[in-house]
Amino acid sequence: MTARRTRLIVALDTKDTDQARAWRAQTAASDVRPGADAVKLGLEFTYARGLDAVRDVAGDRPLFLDLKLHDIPNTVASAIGSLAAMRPAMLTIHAAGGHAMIAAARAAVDDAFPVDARPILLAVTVLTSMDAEALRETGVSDTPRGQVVRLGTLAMAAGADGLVCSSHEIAPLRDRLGDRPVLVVPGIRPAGTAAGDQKRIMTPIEASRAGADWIVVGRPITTAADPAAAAAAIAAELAG
Ligand SMILES: O=c1ccn([C@@H]2O[C@H](COP(=O)(O)O)[C@@H](O)[C@H]2O)c(=O)[nH]1
Repeated sequence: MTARRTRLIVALDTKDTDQARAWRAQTAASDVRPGADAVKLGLEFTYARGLDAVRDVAGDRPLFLDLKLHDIPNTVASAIGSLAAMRPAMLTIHAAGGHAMIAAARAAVDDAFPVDARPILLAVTVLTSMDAEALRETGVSDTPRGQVVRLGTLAMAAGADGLVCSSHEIAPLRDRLGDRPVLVVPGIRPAGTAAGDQKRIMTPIEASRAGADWIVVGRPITTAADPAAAAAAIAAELAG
């Protein structure tokens, strides 16, 4: 496997702008300690505070805009056009939207963003909160791993730049698709932290060793007694 540096995205999951700003500042790298490489803002903050606040909170940090678009191709393409002013570094759609939706998203990214400011278009495969039983409830009898590889292959063929998956699917995705997909991996739990609603989890170092390009960490940092120290510990672990 190609050696890669795994980078840290901190998920600023809150409705409160001041709280999001505080976490952003606390988790940034400084002269004295390492920190997060990017910030995630998603559905919770965006619905509560709007896109202007997202842009404001992200500031000069690379923005993982995790809105998980999933609609008919025309609507997804138009929505992506509306996001151009956000200057995201990464943007998410759901792979389950199918080939036509993903291809429309690809075309919209290429149309709406200048070449040197195009976000990485990521397709969410199977949410890390789902296990085999949850997948069965949706009518999918395959394992999460089988379904992730199926949707990941579809998404990359339709024009996605990368995939959101759990650490457990990194190896089979690399076997099938090689180094090309950017793999962004939530469901990260440092030893001793609560899984909560996440089902397919690994520690930061395990995810890094498995080949994640980025890991996404929310509550293990934001609910820690000292979020700055929690982010720094993960970043230091990733740096080896
Ligand atoms: O499959 C997915 C896709 C996205 N997420 C997002 O990642 C973070 C994880 O937060 P934790 O608090 O560390 O569980 C969160 O913002 C999710 O929306 C995901 O968990 N799984």
